[in-house]
Amino acid sequence: MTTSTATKRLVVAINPTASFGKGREVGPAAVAELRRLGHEVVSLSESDFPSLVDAATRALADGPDALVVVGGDGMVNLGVNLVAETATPLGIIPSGTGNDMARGLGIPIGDTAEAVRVVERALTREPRVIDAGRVTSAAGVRWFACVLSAGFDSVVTERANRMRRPRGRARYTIALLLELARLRPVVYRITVDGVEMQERALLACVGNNVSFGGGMRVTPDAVLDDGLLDALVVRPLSRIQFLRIFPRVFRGEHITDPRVSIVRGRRIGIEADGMVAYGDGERFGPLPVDIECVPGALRVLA
Ligand SMILES: Nc1ncnc2c1ncn2[C@@H]1O[C@H](COP(=O)(O)OP(=O)(O)OP(=O)(O)O)[C@@H](O)[C@H]1O
Repeated sequence: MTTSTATKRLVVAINPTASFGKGREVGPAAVAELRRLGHEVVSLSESDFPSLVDAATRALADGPDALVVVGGDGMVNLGVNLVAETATPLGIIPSGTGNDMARGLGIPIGDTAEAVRVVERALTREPRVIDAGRVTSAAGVRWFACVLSAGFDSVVTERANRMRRPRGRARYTIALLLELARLRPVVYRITVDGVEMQERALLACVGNNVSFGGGMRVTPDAVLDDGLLDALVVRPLSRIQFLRIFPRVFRGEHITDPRVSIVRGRRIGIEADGMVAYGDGERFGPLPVDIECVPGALRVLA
């Protein structure tokens, strides 16, 4: 079959469970719209994440023009790990709870047709090139594009993932309150471009993107294509102080607090006993981690 130059071969990987199943119709709608626009679409949806990774890996072996993920930042992470340092661009149709990578790239959230139009327009020109973080740990090598976190928020996520109820975002709120009762700093050893610091802290995050967790602007000055990552450290706070500073994170105003610091660098190591790292909301495994900013590792349709 001959195809016009405007026709692209696309692999669309869908998470049907994103946003607790609320975004179930987004994947099929995006695929229908991309086909209506004349593209050849291989649509992938599986019963679990590892099966989807396998299916997408096989589909990418055929050399499509782009990989498009439908879901939240966890799906972006799946895509990033498949296409980092390759010529294949990544498109994002947001349907998750956080959608922070879409937010950072200016992709519309909650409007599938508009998000498809962004992909469609981007397919007609050179993709945007951004950095990605390459993380090396005992678990192997894994990439992130948004934020890697290893602190109180990871502890909350670990707790929420162990809980069966309630469903939906309330689970995170309950996990947060339960863990807040046990809030306690740990000793971090953080090395930024060879300079080591050791301090007691509640939180350590490394941002390529501005926000994570649904608009929490943890590293508000992070730039996606500056070749650098922003490392945020939150030193000990009381529970009350923590609850006061928390809402300010949504506006990125926490960084004026003297207990909060951000250091920018190309290579960042984080060590702390008993802490687990999450990248783009996905469990990467226990610290230590060695993170390298790889400039221009990703081509994005945005
Ligand atoms: N059938 C499935 N296909 C893909 N991912 C799945 C599936 N079932 C469960 N998941 C899980 O969904 C997570 C990714 O979710 P995603 O980020 O796309 O949406 P989300 O609603 O924003 O999720 P979360 O807020 O929990 O990160 C992965 O951790 C993955 O293990």
